[in-house]
Amino acid sequence: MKVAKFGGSSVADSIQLKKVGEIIKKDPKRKFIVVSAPGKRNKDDFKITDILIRLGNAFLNNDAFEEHFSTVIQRFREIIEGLELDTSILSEIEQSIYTVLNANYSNEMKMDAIKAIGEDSTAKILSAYLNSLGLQASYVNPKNAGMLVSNEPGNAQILPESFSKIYALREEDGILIIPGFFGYTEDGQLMTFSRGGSDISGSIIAAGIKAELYENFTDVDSVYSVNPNIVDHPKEIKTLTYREMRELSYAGFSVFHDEALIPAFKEQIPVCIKNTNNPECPGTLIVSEKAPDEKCVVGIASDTGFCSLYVSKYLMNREVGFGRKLLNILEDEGISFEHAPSGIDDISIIIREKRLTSEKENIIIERIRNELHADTVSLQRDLAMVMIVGEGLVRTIGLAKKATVAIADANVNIEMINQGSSEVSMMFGIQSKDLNRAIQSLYSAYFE
Ligand SMILES: Nc1ncnc2c1ncn2[C@@H]1O[C@H](COP(=O)(O)OP(=O)(O)O)[C@@H](O)[C@H]1O
Ligand SMILES: N[C@@H](CC(=O)OP(=O)(O)O)C(=O)O
Repeated sequence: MKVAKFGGSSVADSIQLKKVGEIIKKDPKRKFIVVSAPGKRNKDDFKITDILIRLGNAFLNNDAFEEHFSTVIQRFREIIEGLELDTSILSEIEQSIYTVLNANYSNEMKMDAIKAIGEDSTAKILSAYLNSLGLQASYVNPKNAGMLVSNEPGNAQILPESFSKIYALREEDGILIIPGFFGYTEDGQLMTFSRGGSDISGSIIAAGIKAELYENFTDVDSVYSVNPNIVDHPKEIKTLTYREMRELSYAGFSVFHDEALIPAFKEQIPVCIKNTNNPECPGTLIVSEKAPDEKCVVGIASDTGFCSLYVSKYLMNREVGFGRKLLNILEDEGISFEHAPSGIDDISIIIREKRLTSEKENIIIERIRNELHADTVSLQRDLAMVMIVGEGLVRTIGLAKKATVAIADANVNIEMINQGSSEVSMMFGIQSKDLNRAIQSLYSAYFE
C-alpha cells in the first residue's frame, strides 16, 4: 500500500486535479491520498490558504471579509465546474466557512479552523471526482483517521498514540482521501501543523499504515542540488538519505517540509518526490542508506530571515552556568534558537527573525546586560544561512576550503561558520543581500 500526497500546485485547478485522478487510477496501490489546498496556478497567483488567513484576520478584526470569502468560493466554483461535479459541494464549503466564523472558539483556534477549510474542501472535491470516474473513494476526516495532535495552534505536533489508530485504516475499503495540514487535539479541537504541513500529514499516514512507499507529488521532476529559483536547471538528485534531506529541507529546500521526514524515517518508509505534471519521471528517492557517492556534496540549501544575537563577556568560559542563564532568558521570552557557535569570551545565538520582534529584542538585550553583566550585547539582522550537505562530508578533505574560496570568489563576506556536530552538513552565515551570488558561486564550485 502506498500513500500519495498531492501538494498545492497539484490541486491548483481542475486541470491539475484531472492529472491527480489519472495518477491515482494508474496504480491500485495508491490507496491513501493526502491533499493540500489549491496553490498557485502561476507565479503571480495566490494560495487558497493565504486567502483564508486574510479572511480570518479580517473577520477577527471586524473588517470587511466578504471579498476574501468570494475569492475562495470563486476558486472552488471553477474547480467544481471544471470537474463537472454537483454544485452541492460548493454550498457545503460556503456553509463550513460560516460555521467556523460563528463558532465559539478562541481567535487562535478559529484561525486554525479557517485555514483548514482549503484542505478539507479539496479532499471532498477529489473524493467526489474519483467517484465520478467510477473509482470507489471516500473522504476521511483527520479526526476519524486518528490524527491526534498537541494543543499548539498553527504549530501542532502529532501525538504518538495516533499511529496505531491510523493503522486501522488499512482495513477500510476503497481509496481514502484525507485532507492534509491538520489534526485534532484529544478534546476534539482542530489544530493545524506549521505552514506547508500537508507533507507532515502524508508522512504520518505513511508511518501509521506502514506504507511500502510515501509518494510526494509536486511540480518539479526531482529535488535539485540547489534551489531552481536561484540557479537555472540545476543538477537533479536521484537518491538522498533521510539525514541529508532533513538538513536540506531545514535549510531552505521548500520542496519538502523539514518536519515531514521524521515519521517516515522512524518507520523506514521510503519517500519519493515526484512530479504531477510528469509522473513517469522517477523523481528523487529518500532512503536510510545509499551507495557511497563519488560526489560527497549532494546539495546546497539556503534560507534568509535569520539574526545573530552576539554576547561577549571576559572569562565567559570560566563562568559556570552562563550558557544556561543566557538560554533561560530566551526561554522566558518564548524564543527558540537555531544554532549557537561560541568562542572563549563570546557566543552568537542564531534565531529566526520572525520569532524576535523588536519589542522582544529590547527586553532580551536589557536582561542580558543587567542579569548576566555582559560586556557587549548586539543584534545583527538580515542574515542568510547557507548549508552544504552530503553524507561524505565527514571523510572528505578540502571541502571547507572549496566553500570558502567559492564564497570569496563571489566577493561575499562570511559572518559565521558552523561545522557543528552534524556529520552531514557545513553551514555559513552571510548577509542576505549576498545570498544569490554566493549560492551561484558555490554551485559552480561543487557541481560544474
Ligand atoms: N532544491 C529544490 N529542488 C526542487 N524544488 C525546490 C528546491 N528548492 C526549492 N524548491 C521549490 O519547491 C517548489 C515545490 O514545493 P511547493 O511549492 O511546496 O510544492 P507543492 O505545491 O507541491 O506543495 C518547487 O516548485 C521549487 O520552486
Ligand atoms: N495549504 C497549507 C499546507 C500545505 O502543505 O500547502 P502546500 O502543499 O501548498 O505547501 C499551506 O499553504 O501552508
